[in-house]
Amino acid sequence: MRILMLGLDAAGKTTILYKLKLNQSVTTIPTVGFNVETVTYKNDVGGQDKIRPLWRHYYTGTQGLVFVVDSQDRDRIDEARTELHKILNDREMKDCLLLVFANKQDLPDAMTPTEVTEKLGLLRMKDRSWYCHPSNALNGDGLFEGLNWLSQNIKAQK
Ligand SMILES: Nc1nc2c(ncn2[C@@H]2O[C@H](COP(=O)(O)OP(=O)(O)OP(=O)(O)O)[C@@H](O)[C@H]2O)c(=O)[nH]1
Ligand SMILES: [Mg+2]
Repeated sequence: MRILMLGLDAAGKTTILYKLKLNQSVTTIPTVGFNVETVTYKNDVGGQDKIRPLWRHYYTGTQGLVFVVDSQDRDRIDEARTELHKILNDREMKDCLLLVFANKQDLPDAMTPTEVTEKLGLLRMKDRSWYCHPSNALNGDGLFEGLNWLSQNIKAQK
């Protein structure tokens, strides 16, 4: 199964990847392009605006999109919504499932998954299976539950 993980810069993608792979917390630096060290089927793609045009090169064959949101970053949630919808509007992404991690739940005043769901416009997506799950990439809370939803539903689609 092919899963692609995207999200704005500093959302927590690299941290999630390391947590899943090594079960350890790491000090990350912004990912430029993508990390050489990839997990079997997950790519680590950077989220800075200069890199975002490269995202579409990874779309082909994607069955599940993991979109990571910094739940404390209220200033950029609109930007996150715009980028998310841009991705999903691509023809190659027509049938893929969407898992949103409302990440950084440990931070004070983080948006709840319900708030993230509303602000990303997920409720208006009628033709797509989506699921928004809270996460804390630093200690791993929520990561497996979210990915479990994804793998179960990808299997069910076949
Ligand atoms: N408090 C808190 N900090 C987090 C969490 N997840 C990631 N961070 C921190 O957020 C910062 C950015 O995380 P990265 O994993 O580098 O973000 P990224 O999405 O890979 O960013 P780019 O590579 O620039 O696209 C780092 O300082 C992480 O330690 C979380 O759940 N809680
Ligand atoms: Mg990164």
